[in-house]
Amino acid sequence: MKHLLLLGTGGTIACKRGENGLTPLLTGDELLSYVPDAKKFCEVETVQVLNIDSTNMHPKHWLKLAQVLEENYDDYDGFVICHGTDTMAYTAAAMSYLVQHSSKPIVITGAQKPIDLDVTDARTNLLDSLRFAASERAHGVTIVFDGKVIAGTRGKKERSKSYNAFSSINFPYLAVIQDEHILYYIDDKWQDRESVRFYHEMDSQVSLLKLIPSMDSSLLDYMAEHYDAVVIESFGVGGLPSYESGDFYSSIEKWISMGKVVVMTTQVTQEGSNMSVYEVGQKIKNAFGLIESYDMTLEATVTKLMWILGQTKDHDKVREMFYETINHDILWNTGRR
Ligand SMILES: NC(=O)C[C@H](N)C(=O)O
Repeated sequence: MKHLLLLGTGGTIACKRGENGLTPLLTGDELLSYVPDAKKFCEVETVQVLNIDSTNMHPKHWLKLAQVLEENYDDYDGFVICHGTDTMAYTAAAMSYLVQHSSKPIVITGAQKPIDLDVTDARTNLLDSLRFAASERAHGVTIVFDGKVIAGTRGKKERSKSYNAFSSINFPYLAVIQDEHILYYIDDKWQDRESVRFYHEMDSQVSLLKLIPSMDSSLLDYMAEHYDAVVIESFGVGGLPSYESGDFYSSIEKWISMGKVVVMTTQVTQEGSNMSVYEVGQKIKNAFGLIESYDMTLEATVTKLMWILGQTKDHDKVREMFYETINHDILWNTGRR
């Protein structure tokens, strides 16, 4: 029988209703008591790493989770992290970078409703996650939610209330779970022959600027004083305004001359960016050799930068690491550096 470790971090799945709304209070052991059927296929031990609403999730918590995984890695066959849904996609991406080449499954799950309600998605999600973590063909970091298995770098919370809250962006689901059956769409466990590797550094000085029409670049100048990297969420396939009041050209020049990192992405969720299409994108990208996210999610882009900048600040190395595919995070990178 598979031996699993459940890591409790809080989130709605572990919430109880109090005077000020839902608060995470249940422990991992209490969560397990709601899924007695799990005993049929796995033995589970628990560790309470945190008990927070995932709104409060921070890179220091990701490092802590990676540390707990590293300390326990040899003693278990798989891991299930119970987590709030709000920042789950960030945590799943962060864990994809902090724990690479894991032949053991590291499954992240949660729920839209607390596990102690009569009507809830929590019990199904937890049971599915344990089932997936106990399966022979599962590996690496994934999200299991509403019967879908999503690569850790491809998840996004697209619905704030419904049970089908998570989508896999620009990438197929890895598998679906229907009752006790797991149907694998991507079955690639045996392709990764490298040994598991844990990382211990992240740079949280990564910022995000979302463009709206009329915006000028003064915010970007301010951010340059305070951050090591900025992700700019532009429009469509990507570009930067060239109207007179918005001098993005000299703001980007400032970032680059300070040796800091600018990554271009798009605020359109599906299909990603391609800055070479329009003059508003191509000119500025070529002038400064800007890095571009292409088909990556914002969650993966942000956490990948935090992970890379924790290892190096060298611009060429940052670019090289950014375009390297990790846990299916980018497909558009070949020959486009
Ligand atoms: N459904 C949830 O888990 C939402 C909650 N606010 C959290 O992210 O912790």
